Amino acid sequence: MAAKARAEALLRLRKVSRSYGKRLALHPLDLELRAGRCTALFGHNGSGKSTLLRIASGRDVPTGGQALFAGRVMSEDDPEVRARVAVVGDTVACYPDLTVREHLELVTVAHAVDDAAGWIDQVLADRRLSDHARALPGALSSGQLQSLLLAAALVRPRDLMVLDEPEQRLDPDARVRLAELLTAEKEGGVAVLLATHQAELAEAVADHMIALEDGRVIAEGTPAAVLRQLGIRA
Ligand SMILES: Nc1ncnc2c1ncn2[C@@H]1O[C@H](COP(=O)(O)OP(=O)(O)OP(=O)(O)O)[C@@H](O)[C@H]1O
Repeated sequence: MAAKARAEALLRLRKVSRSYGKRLALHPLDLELRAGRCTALFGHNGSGKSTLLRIASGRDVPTGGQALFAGRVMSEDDPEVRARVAVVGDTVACYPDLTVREHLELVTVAHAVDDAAGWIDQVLADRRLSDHARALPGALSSGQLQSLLLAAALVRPRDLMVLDEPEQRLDPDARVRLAELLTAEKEGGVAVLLATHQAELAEAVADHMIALEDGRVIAEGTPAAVLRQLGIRA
């Protein structure tokens, strides 16, 4: 990747805010995210993490400020946004009559991935899903479903990965592999934005951390500095 492309912010949120009716769920906030960098959002339930992630992935429009992706106003209607932004949501949405492998095939067809079969095999193996490739979603554990969500983001092209509490439902071993995966994504030049409740995950992968409370930024900086400020680390 050209040095210039790395230097420019892929995602730029300028004074972005979100109200629901009269209630301001997200106060004006600035955020820039570059290729190969990770920002982690941290905060209690209802602090505004998912609201911010929806805006940062183009799935919602801010009621104030502007969200730009590659210099353009972000919208999920923009084919470039859909082609370059992979989202791992916090709810599991599956087709009950498609197998694990068929879900991944569907994603690769939608994103016109060439020679997808080998790549799907690799992602299934990495996410410990090979033995469940022919299983229907109803036969998977909650952790395996979460792994399928991750796998669906990994079989498609992406420059920005947005993840909402991806550690949910994963066992400790899978959480370690999640941290390794996100580190590898960064090394591959992907910009990563994640909401997490797990301080260890943020420490392992994030370059920058934003702590939210009631929709406001209460701390921002390196994970070490933010976690110290929050009293979570000495
Ligand atoms: N569609 C909506 N309509 C009204 N209020 C909403 C809506 N979506 C979110 N909110 C409110 O916005 C605030 C922030 O919610 P958000 O889902 O962003 O929190 P969160 O930090 O992701 O929480 P969690 O850790 O529980 O996922 C909450 O008070 C929530 O009730």
